[in-house]
Amino acid sequence: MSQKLIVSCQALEDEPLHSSFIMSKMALAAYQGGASGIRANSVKDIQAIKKEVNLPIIGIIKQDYDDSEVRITPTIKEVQDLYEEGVDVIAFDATDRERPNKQTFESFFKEVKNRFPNQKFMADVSTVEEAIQAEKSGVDIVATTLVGYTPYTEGNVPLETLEEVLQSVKIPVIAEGNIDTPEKAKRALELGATAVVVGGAITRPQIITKRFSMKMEETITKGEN
Ligand SMILES: CC(=O)N[C@H](C=O)[C@@H](O)[C@H](O)[C@H](O)COP(=O)(O)O
Repeated sequence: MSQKLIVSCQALEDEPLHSSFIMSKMALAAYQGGASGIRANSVKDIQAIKKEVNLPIIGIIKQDYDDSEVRITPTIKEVQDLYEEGVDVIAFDATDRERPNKQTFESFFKEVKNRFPNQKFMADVSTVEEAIQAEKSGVDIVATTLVGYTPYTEGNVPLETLEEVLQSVKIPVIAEGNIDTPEKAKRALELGATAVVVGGAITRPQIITKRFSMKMEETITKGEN
């Protein structure tokens, strides 16, 4: 079993596997394959997963607000819901973007830390600067989850940002986001990541299927079939 592999079991409403039951079975499959932690979205999914496996959980709540692009645990309300459910780590977007109600990350996290002083928190960032800011604010873990997902990091390579983050902060760093092969996961550990979160490459069959079909399409269009 890998002490360092965390599997993200998530399927949003518009995805074929959207179901807390299916996510709980994904978590069981991840456990059987050697995962040592689960990342999950929503209280319902977390409750179902807890019934199926006894692994540490990183919890998030994805919630859309009209006035912000931030959607991973954007406000204190989602933090409160996760806290009441009980998870080992609560993760949230810690990018430099404005949160709902025009809140900055700094003021959000100050409020969160005051309200839940004993909870562990993980900051999902997209740049080195955001990682440094998150560490200064007092988060416990930083993760490269949002590299490439903010307008100012489009096209950036997650493992490159990971390397820079590792050189810039002292708190544990988790590699997350587009780690889609075992080789990349291994590389992240070699660079010094504390753990690796893998999502789509394990738990989103529509993405796995697409990778096969696109690769095969290359041959077909070249007329090599
Ligand atoms: C950007 C965003 O919303 N990321 C989400 C964060 O929880 C999930 O949809 C990802 O699946 C997760 O981060 C793991 O990444 P990947 O699926 O690439 O291995």
